[in-house]
Formats: sequence, C-alpha cells, structure tokens
Amino acid sequence: MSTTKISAEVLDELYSVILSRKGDDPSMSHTANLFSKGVSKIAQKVGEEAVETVIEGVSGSKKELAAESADLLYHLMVLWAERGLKPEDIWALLEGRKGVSGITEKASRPNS
Ligand SMILES: N=c1c2ncn([C@@H]3O[C@H](COP(=O)(O)OP(=O)(O)OP(=O)(O)O)[C@@H](O)[C@H]3O)c2ncn1[C@@H]1O[C@H](COP(=O)(O)O)[C@@H](O)[C@H]1O
Repeated sequence: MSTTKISAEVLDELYSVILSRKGDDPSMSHTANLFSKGVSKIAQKVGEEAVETVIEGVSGSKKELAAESADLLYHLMVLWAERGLKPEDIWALLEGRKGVSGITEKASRPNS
C-alpha cells in the first residue's frame, strides 16, 4: 500500500513551509526568492500558472493538468502568505457555501 499522504492536510503543511521561508536567503529557496520579489511578481506567477492550468485543462493530458494544478496551488498559497491570508480563512469560506448552490438550483426549478 502507498504511504503517500493524500489529503487536504498536504496543503496546510505546504503553507507552513511556505510561511517559514519568509526572510530566508532568496538564493537558497524558490519561495524565499518569490517573497523577495514582492506581491506583484507573486500575483503575476499565479496568473501564469492559472493560464497554464487552463491550457492543460483544455488540451493536455490528465498528468499535465495535475502538474499545472499543483504549481497553481503552490503559487496561490505563496500569494495568501504574502497578503496575510491563512488557508483556514478560505476553508471557512468554502464551508460556509455548502448547500448554497443546492438552494439556488431548487428555487430556480419550476414546480419543485
Ligand atoms: N510546491 C512547490 C512548488 N511548486 C512549484 N514550484 C516551483 O515553481 C516554479 C514554476 O516554474 P516556472 O518555470 O514558472 O518558474 P521559474 O523558472 O522560477 O520562473 P520565473 O519566476 O523566472 O518566471 C518551478 O521552479 C517549481 O520548482 C515549487 N517550489 C517549491 N514548492 C514547495 O515549496 C516548499 C519550499 O520550497 P523551497 O522554497 O524551494 O525551499 C517545498 O515543500 C517545495 O516542495
């Protein structure tokens, strides 16, 4: 059986590592290098990774889509860290939306 951890916990752990890189030597860490370049560069990277994810989503293999998705999630979390957002802030938003679309769908359905 695989010992790989397949869980959203992976994102929380990655975020902790990302945070720990703040102020580190940019030559020693890709994340520290991104932080040293500031929020505009980090946001630009999120945009680039999003576009690459879209391209792979339309015409790439599932493996390529997965790889670009991982790059996108990593860079998005660097942006959260730079702006002082924590993953739990986003998890709480998602939790609060549970069932919202179900209510909307039911309300807009005639004779339901
Ligand atoms: N999850 C990631 C991760 N995903 C993607 N990347 C990097 O993001 C970059 C994306 O590719 P690009 O060609 O766009 O990057 P680039 O060549 O630097 O491009 P430019 O910035 O020059 O435009 C690659 O260098 C990837 O290695 C990541 N770099 C680090 N991590 C994790 O972040 C943590 C801290 O890593 P370090 O900061 O390197 O210690 C570790 O757990 C790493 O596994």
